[in-house]
Amino acid sequence: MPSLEDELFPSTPGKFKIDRGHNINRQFHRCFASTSTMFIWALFLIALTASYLSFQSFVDSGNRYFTASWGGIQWEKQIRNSAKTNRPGGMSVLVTGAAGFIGSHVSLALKKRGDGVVGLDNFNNYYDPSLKKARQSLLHSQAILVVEGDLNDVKLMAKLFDLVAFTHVMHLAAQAGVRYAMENPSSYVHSNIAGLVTLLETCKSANPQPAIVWASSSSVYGLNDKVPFSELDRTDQPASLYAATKKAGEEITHTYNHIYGLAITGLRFFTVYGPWGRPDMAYFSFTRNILQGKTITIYRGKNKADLARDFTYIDDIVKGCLGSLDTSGRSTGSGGKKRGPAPYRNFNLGNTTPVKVPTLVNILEKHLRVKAKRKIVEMPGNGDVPYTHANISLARREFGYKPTTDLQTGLKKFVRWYLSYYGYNRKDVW
Ligand SMILES: O=C(O)[C@H]1O[C@H](OP(=O)(O)OP(=O)(O)OC[C@H]2O[C@@H](n3ccc(=O)[nH]c3=O)[C@H](O)[C@@H]2O)[C@H](O)[C@@H](O)[C@@H]1O
Repeated sequence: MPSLEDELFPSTPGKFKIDRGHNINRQFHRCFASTSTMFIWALFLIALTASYLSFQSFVDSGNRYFTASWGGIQWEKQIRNSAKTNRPGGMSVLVTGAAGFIGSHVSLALKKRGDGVVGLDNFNNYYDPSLKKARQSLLHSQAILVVEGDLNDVKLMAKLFDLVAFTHVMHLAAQAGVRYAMENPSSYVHSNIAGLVTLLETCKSANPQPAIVWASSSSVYGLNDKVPFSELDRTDQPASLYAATKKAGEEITHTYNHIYGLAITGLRFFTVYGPWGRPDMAYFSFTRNILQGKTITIYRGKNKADLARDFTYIDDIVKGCLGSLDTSGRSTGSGGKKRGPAPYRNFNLGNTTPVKVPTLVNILEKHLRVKAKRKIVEMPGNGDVPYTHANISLARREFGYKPTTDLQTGLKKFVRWYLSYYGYNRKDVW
């Protein structure tokens, strides 16, 4: 059996190896034979140590520079200003994923009604970060600061809560996308599990504790085929790792509610679409490809059944988010200790009118006035579910949630935004 040394320094066995040892021994004796050589060696070692130490301090100052990108007196002042409320009884909300699709819309709506908002976003490159930067600029123009940082940065999270006594956290940062989970599973664990726990740890220790409203997903219903989906239906058969991390999030938040008295509301969003949307989603990528004359791939389910989604317009979702924040109730703990039971809720936020994917394409064709090149393929086994449909009676009862935008109207607004954002002249299209 080879020794550890052999494994670490594999070499031809036998003669050559022994020779190497002899040579080293001989050189060693020759080198240290005289005092003057020893003196030179000592000088050499001192020089080596000194250069190592200066290299270390260079690395350290590099690290300081990295973390300092979110620190400083000026930065702290900006955070406090951004969090200031502008109405009696206003909230101070930390919005995670604020440069994202739903996060940017919710941040603007909160600010508009006089709440204080501090955004957090890691600006990852899951999709074009320039779109996230453009949303950040939009928020900035409304005096909302979006801090560039990751949920998993414990020090940053603690610092934000040191600076501001947030009354609420609107947690929308996540690794989204159902099918991408097969390509990059660890990104889902990083954001949707580890990041969520870091956030909850920070919130549980905060004094006062904020109430938390966060983005779960309609995908938690997985293989459930009882429609419309009600919050009472089973959610223990996820069809994708994405769905599994969202379901895990519901269980994890429950434990923090139970142990630490955090008020928690989970929102099961149903395929949200609209202006400033996510380029990875079907309505967005279909629009891009149709305009570029490229073929779009439309998935089809078993027995050639069309897939359908309860597509929900962003403005309706924003109303649902604000309604949830307004009715969230209070966390009861402080400094990590629970003082009494706190609310724990989960709501469907859908549109209640499922639309088949080919119908979505028909509507886009009409608004874009361009015929799509369609390729119909069997739905690959990549985490998709055939059908979603929300029962929203719980959200209606709790905070009057009532979606008002149908897919025709919502896609018209999306297309108008898309054309202007990407600089299409209407004449180029029509
Ligand atoms: O409701 C939700 O909870 C989820 O909604 C969307 O997921 P999904 O419904 O799969 O949305 P899209 O990726 O836009 O797909 C919509 C439909 O188009 C289909 N599709 C997608 C892509 C494609 O190239 N072709 C195609 O036919 C999908 O199979 C699906 O039926 C979001 O991407 C998730 O982040 C979110 O959590």
